[in-house]
Amino acid sequence: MENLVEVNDIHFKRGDKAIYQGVSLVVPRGKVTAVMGPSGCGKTTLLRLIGGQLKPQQGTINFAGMNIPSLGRGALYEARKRMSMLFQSGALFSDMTVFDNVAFPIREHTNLPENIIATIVKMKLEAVGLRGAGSLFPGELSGGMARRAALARSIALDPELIMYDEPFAGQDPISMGMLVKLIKELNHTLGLTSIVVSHDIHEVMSIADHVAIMANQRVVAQGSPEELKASDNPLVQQFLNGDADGPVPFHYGATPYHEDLLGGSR
Ligand SMILES: Nc1ncnc2c1ncn2[C@@H]1O[C@H](COP(=O)(O)OP(=O)(O)OP(=O)(O)O)[C@@H](O)[C@H]1O
Repeated sequence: MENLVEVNDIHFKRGDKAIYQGVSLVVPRGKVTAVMGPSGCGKTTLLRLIGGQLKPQQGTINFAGMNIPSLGRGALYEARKRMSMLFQSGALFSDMTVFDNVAFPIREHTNLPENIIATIVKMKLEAVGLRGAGSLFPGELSGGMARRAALARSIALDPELIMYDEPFAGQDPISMGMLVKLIKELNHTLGLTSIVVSHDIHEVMSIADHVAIMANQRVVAQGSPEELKASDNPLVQQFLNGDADGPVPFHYGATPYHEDLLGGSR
C-alpha cells in the first residue's frame, strides 16, 4: 500500500463546536508529511484522532489496513505500539538518566535481557547524536538535547509511524536546524513514516515530501511543497506567505462588535 494512513471525510465536534467538517488526507508510506494551518484549526486533534485517543463522529482513519476508530481496546493497543507521538512537551522522566529514559519503553513492552536493551539504547542514542550523554539526567541537557533524547525514546520500539507535534517550538536556530535534519534522516535511515505538525513553514517545507494545509474545518490543499507553492488557492498563499490579510480572518467568530459593546452582556 502506498499510503500508511488515509483519513477519509472525518467529521469531529467538541460539544456543539465543529472542529472538522469533512477532513480527508493521505500520509504516504516512507515519506515526511507536514500538516500546517492556522492556530486552532485542529492539527493536534488530527494526531490524536490518528492515534485513537479521540474518536470522530463520522469518517474513517485507515492505518496499515485497520480503521482506527472502529478498533476495540486490544486491537487499538496493538496498533498504537506501531505508532509513536512526540509532543512538544514530550517530557523526559527527570529522575532517570537519558539511558534509562530510552530504555523505559523497551523494559515496559518487551522481555528482552538487559544486554540487548543496552545495545538497542546505544543505537537509538547514536542515531540522535547522544550516545555520549546516556549517563546525564534531563536537567543537565540543553533544550535541543532534551528533545533529541525524547526522540530517541520515541523510536526505541521501532515504530512505523512517528508523529511530531511542533518539534521545533522554542528552539534556537542551530538546534532547530539540527532537529529538522534529524527528522529527515531518521525517516529515511529507519524506514519510518513521519507526520510533522509545525508552524515553522520554511523548516518543514524543506524536509516534507507531502504537505497538507488545514483551514476552515477541512484540508484545503495537499501535495508536494512545489505543488503547494504553485497553488492559486488564496488560502494556501495566505498561509505560506504569512499574510495577515486573506481568507483566514484575524478575528475569532463573534457577535457584531457594536451589539457586543451595547448589549451589556459578557
Ligand atoms: N480538550 C478540549 N476541549 C474542547 N475543545 C478543545 C479541546 N482541545 C482543543 N479544543 C479545540 O479544538 C480546536 C482544535 O485544537 P487543536 O489543538 O487541534 O488545534 P491546533 O491546530 O493544533 O492549534 P495550535 O496550532 O494553536 O496548536 C480548537 O478550536 C480548540 O479550541
